[in-house]
Amino acid sequence: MVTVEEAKKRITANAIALPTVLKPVPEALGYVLAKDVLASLSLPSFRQSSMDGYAVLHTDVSNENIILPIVAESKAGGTSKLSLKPGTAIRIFTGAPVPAGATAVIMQERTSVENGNVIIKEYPVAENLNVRNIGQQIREGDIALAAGTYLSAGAIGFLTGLNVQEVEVYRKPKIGILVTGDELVKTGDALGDGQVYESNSAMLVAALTKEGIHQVEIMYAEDDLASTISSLELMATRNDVIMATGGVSVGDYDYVGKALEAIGAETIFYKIRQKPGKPLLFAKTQKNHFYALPGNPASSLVCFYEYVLPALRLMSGRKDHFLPSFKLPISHAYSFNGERDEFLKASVSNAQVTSLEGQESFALRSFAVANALIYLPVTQQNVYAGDLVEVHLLPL
Ligand SMILES: Nc1nc2c(c(=O)[nH]1)N[C@H]1C(S)=C(S)[C@@H](COP(=O)(O)OP(=O)(O)OC[C@H]3O[C@@H](n4cnc5c(N)ncnc54)[C@H](O)[C@@H]3O)O[C@H]1N2
Ligand code: MOO
Repeated sequence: MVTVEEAKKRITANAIALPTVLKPVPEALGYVLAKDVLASLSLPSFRQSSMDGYAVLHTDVSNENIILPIVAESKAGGTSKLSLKPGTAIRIFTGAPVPAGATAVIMQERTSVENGNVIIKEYPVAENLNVRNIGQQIREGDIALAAGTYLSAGAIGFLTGLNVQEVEVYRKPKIGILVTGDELVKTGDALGDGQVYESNSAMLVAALTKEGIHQVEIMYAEDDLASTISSLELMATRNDVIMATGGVSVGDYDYVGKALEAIGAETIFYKIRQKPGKPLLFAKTQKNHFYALPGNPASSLVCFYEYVLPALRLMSGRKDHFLPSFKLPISHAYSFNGERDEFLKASVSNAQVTSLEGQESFALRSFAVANALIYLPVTQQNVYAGDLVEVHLLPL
């Protein structure tokens, strides 16, 4: 049995980034850059107006209510060849090229127009007012995004604006899910005596989908050693990571640990001093990582979020691999006994956190509406309303 801290250390030490692949930028959301991307152009690439208004020479506005004749127009997509003569104004729109010779744009609301002249109500006018300069955002040749950057929607937009069409990113892991448990029935089938609907695979696939991991294979093993071994072996040939659910405890029909031993996997840890999710087993061979998740659905999902997801993120090149964590005041008193740290399904709102009804490891009802986990180490077994507790935000 290891501590939560030790288990996390061993996860971090063992998960390394997978090889890289090339991805078209529109498909690269959620991937991590494996190489710096350099800007092949400056942004903006020409001087742009940031307002609808009038381009002027700022020194022409030497007083309140200066009047200038409007001599031309510059619109977005129009030519950048216009030039402004001192003592005149050019009508201009947001995103349009600022004519050569113009040093400021006066926003329309600070002007009025009479007989083809603009009356400027802004004074004084600073040089470059409402002008976006060439390279103000990024200059040609600079690093646009550094290796290690997680590609968010903002990053996809930024790269596309720089005409980057393909990026080198870390590949995401291929996952096999091995479902064990002879009591399990597929949804839609009738429930027999002592049977339950199999829900862990759907839950784990959903959590993987949320992470942008789509190469997932599901297999079902009977509760016997031979079937568990052959399923694990087969899945290991086609996947990077195998998650088993169920059969990891000490019961007579719990074969996952024995099967992993039989295929020669090295155990990195078995059992964590925590509730729920104590019997998590992490093992590896040269090619594969194996996570034997406890069958209890809430235990399985806590282990996924706290240990497996961070490992998958590290394999995908992410550095911010653990769930975002911060301290918040708890809205109520809570206490527990025993020697295991606790993870509580919880709800964060209005800058405080509340643990939800139904914390048992078989119960997903609380998880279904949780947006966070509270982590209470055994050193914090009695908390009172207002005490700060560690909160891990779930990816929703
Ligand atoms: N003598 C002991 N018994 C148990 C211990 C222990 O230390 N000593 N640990 C308990 C803890 S803690 C947990 S957690 C569970 C883990 O058990 P297993 O991983 O072997 O899981 P199963 O026994 O196969 O199943 C547990 C429970 O979850 C249901 N289940 C399993 N798979 C699914 C699925 N895919 N979809 C929905 N529900 C599933 C299963 O029917 C059981 O009710 O062991 C304790 N026992
Ligand atoms: O770890 Mo078990 O999940 O405590 O029920």
